[in-house]
Amino acid sequence: MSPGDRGAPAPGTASGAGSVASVVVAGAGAMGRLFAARLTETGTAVTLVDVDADLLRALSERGVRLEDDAGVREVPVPACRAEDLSGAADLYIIFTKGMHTRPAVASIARFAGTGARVLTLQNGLGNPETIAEVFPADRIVTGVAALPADAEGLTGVRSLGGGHLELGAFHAAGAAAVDPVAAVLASAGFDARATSDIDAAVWEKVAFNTALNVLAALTGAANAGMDIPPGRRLIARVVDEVVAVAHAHGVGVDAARIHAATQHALTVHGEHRASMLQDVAAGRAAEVESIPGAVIERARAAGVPVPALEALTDALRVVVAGSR
Ligand SMILES: NC(=O)C1=CN([C@@H]2O[C@H](COP(=O)(O)OP(=O)(O)OC[C@H]3O[C@@H](n4cnc5c(N)ncnc54)[C@H](OP(=O)(O)O)[C@@H]3O)[C@@H](O)[C@H]2O)C=CC1
Ligand SMILES: CC(C)(CO)C(=O)C(=O)O
Repeated sequence: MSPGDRGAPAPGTASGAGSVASVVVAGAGAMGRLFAARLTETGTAVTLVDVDADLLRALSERGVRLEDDAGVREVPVPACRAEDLSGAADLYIIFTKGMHTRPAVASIARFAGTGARVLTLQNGLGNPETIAEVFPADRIVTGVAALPADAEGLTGVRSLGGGHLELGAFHAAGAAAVDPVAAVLASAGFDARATSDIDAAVWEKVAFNTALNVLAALTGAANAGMDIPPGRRLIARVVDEVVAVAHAHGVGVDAARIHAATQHALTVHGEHRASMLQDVAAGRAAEVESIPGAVIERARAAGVPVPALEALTDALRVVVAGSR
């Protein structure tokens, strides 16, 4: 599907341009806390939304405890349930896990007609399509976050080692929505870049996550623990399989760049535990079907064999079924 063919743009409303002064972040986990705290620190009006009453109470009392390369601080951020939001924001950022995208978007559906933009930097495939079931396609900005965030206790997040964000329009008519979103993220200290080939960026990240997160979740290893010959062999094999699937779907991913990114994560983000590992270890639902499962589905549709990925994903499904 080409970007010109993705759902309906908003009929006769403004272009989506215009600066971003207010943000709602849906999903107050590791990434939601990081983005909400950084945006708040630099003067954007942010509200965190979640479904967990204890978490919302703790965030309202203590704010977010942010640890990044600049140090540790407490950042006060208003937090509430979606039904208690009053007034529309300029931007909604969806930072739930992929299996919670649909209910999270449904909970803010009453803002779909306000001209607000929606950003997803979630891992996996299918999140912008789910958002487009509710919000106009030309208001959706999609992309990837190549940086680590680990939840610490109830209100904390640790993100060390930096990284970058790549953003692009989900719909060809939505290009004007991208720059204001990139600008507000850049003002909060994120290395946010707009890219013209967002499909390649998303698939490169999916290849990266499929290879790293599945092995991490299966083995319990932090990134550095996988940096041994059998770990590197399995990761490289899965990356090559996902690259073949992307190419079969006409997406021009760069295999060498993905191999370099996985090796960079194993070394520079060595102490990070992939988000899928954090979920499986805590007995929470993991993004099995929206990351490796989604790639397998597209591999089958294109007739591309992905034997290593299928075997690892089935092993992971067994682990997940046993841990819940
Ligand atoms: N952590 C990382 O390093 C990175 C993560 N990502 C991606 O970013 C996304 C978010 O990841 P992460 O922050 O780690 O996830 P977390 O699980 O830490 O946070 C997600 C939060 O969303 C909450 N939630 C669930 N359903 C809803 C809902 N309907 N409305 C509002 N909130 C809801 C969850 O509550 P509950 O726990 O009760 O379900 C949880 O508090 C994922 O797609 C992930 O793959 C991308 C790059 C790096
Ligand atoms: C942090 C990163 C980039 C993997 O190292 C990630 O995407 C994840 O943990 O899900």
